[in-house]
Amino acid sequence: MSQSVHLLTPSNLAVPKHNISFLSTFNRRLPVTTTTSTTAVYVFPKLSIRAASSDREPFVIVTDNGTSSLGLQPPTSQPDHALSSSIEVDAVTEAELRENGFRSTRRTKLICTIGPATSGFEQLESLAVGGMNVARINMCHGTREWHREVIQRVRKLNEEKGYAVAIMMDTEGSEIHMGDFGGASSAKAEDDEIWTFSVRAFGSTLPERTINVNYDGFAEDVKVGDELLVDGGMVRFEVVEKLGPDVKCRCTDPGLLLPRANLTFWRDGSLVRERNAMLPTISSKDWLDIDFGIAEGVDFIAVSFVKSAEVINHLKSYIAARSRDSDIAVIAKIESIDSLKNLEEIILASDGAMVARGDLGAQIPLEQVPAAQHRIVQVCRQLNKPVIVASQLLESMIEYPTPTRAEVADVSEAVRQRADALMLSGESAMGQFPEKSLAVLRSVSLRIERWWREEKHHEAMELPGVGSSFSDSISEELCISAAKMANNLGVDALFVYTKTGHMASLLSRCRPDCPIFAFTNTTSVRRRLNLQWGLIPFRVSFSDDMESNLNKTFSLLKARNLIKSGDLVIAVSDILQSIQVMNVP
Ligand SMILES: Nc1ncnc2c1ncn2[C@@H]1O[C@H](COP(=O)(O)OP(=O)(O)OP(=O)(O)O)[C@@H](O)[C@H]1O
Ligand SMILES: CC(=O)C(=O)O
Ligand SMILES: [K+]
Ligand SMILES: [Mg+2]
Repeated sequence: MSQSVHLLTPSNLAVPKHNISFLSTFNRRLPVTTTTSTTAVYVFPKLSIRAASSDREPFVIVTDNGTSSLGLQPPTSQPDHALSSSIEVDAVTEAELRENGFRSTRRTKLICTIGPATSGFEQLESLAVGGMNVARINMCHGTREWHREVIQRVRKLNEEKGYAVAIMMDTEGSEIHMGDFGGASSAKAEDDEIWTFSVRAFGSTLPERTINVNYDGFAEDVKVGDELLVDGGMVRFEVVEKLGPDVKCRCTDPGLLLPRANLTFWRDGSLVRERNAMLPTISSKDWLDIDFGIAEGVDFIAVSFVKSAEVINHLKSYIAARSRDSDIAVIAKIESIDSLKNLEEIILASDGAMVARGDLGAQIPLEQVPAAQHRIVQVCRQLNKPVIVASQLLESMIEYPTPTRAEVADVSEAVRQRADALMLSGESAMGQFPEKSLAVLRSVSLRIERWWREEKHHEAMELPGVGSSFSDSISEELCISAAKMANNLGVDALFVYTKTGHMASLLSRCRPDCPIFAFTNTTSVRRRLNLQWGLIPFRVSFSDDMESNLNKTFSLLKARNLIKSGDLVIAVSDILQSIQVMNVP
């Protein structure tokens, strides 16, 4: 359906150069049908805007002072009285912007698992300064009290020092795993040693070379000759004898045993899933942890061993009913065969996904993990959900201060795939070089992102429509056009004004060359945007009047030396569905 659109040209049609490409983002210049002294009427062939919103006038305005906009005029424009005069941005990003300018800010987000090596206030601060966007607490380990203290320290850092570190709580799940070692932080299994895996309840002291298993059916389900894999094969055993609740195993691949490491058993080359396949994704202990997470106001809950979309939907409605403003995002951890089978429906139901390569590599052959990673990253991108690549990115840095070349190549590949975020596990939780590990992720990300831009590897990826309403589809088209324009015009930054964060995620999905300044009016949305590629989240209050929002933002950012006169900016918003191109006055 064609649509008449007014192109207002106050003096004449001498349109600045960037507006030509603005028009061509819709593949053609719009043909003039009639003109008056101040108004040209164009036929707009692609979007039937009027059909979407009968009470709003569609318009394209091109003025000769260098600004242009496309969109729907708001029914009424509201006065500016509600605006407060402050703007909040994470102190580390602010320093980075000032020092390096827009272009060289990091686009890939970084997550650190917090453990004994990093739970202190000063250690947490070092990670924040080093670029940690999200702190992850893993409910497999430690007590709720311990995790509460970590959360409180992070919140305190945010409040007192101006960081915006978000918190992700990762559930334990009810897969089979080993117990603790009664105080010891690890144990070494050597070749040919016989170890006992037992479902017996021991007191606080375990007999030598004995490991507790959390799953009661373990001793019944395994058979002599089965292969037992710790952490997906980091250490291997062969089952040699069953004695009631005790299973004797011979170590065939030596290595370090870590508390609560995951256990899988294999028979004739395939993973055995006996009754343990019926274990619930969210155990009763997990529900208590989730209540704790809701009470503590975590920003993300990552669900381990998701098998289907159902559990995600269930958790989301639970959160919606319990949490005050129900703004906890649910991340599906893809780490099982079932989660790969039901990948699309799981990701569609979730607010994001994690490629949890540790356990995934224990369930599918290792050589299949890279292809699975590639597919998960791609599906997330297509469905507009943030994706995290996790586990063993810099595993050797648990012990050594420099990564292997292979690890650097692995990190580079995840950045090149344009994943939203990279995650440290043991490297930051219990390793000897948490800050150095983070610094490696940071410098490799920056370098690969720059290489990508310099080589002009513009996106070839097809981005299918994800909107569920016509208005959503307009937002999507606007973001795709704005990102394309930003690349073609080489603008300094994209600005997006978004209440829910949705419009910012649509822009991030396009992976534009320039950074995206995302302005939102709530602190929790701002923290959540921390997980998404290329977004620099700001909290600022804004009104329905885009003109005044822009002026306000420009002056606040200029006052803090974050932008300067002449910078070229493209702004989009979900308040007034529009694209505006302008130089900072
Ligand atoms: N809160 C904690 N307290 C003690 N040790 C921890 C804690 N968090 C993590 N760790 C240590 O760091 C290691 C790596 O952490 P990570 O979060 O990857 O756990 P994981 O056991 O591999 O489980 P998952 O599959 O959930 O990631 C753990 O094996 C454990 O030794
Ligand atoms: C992160 C995680 O749970 C895994 O890799 O298994
Ligand atoms: K976990
Ligand atoms: Mg796991």
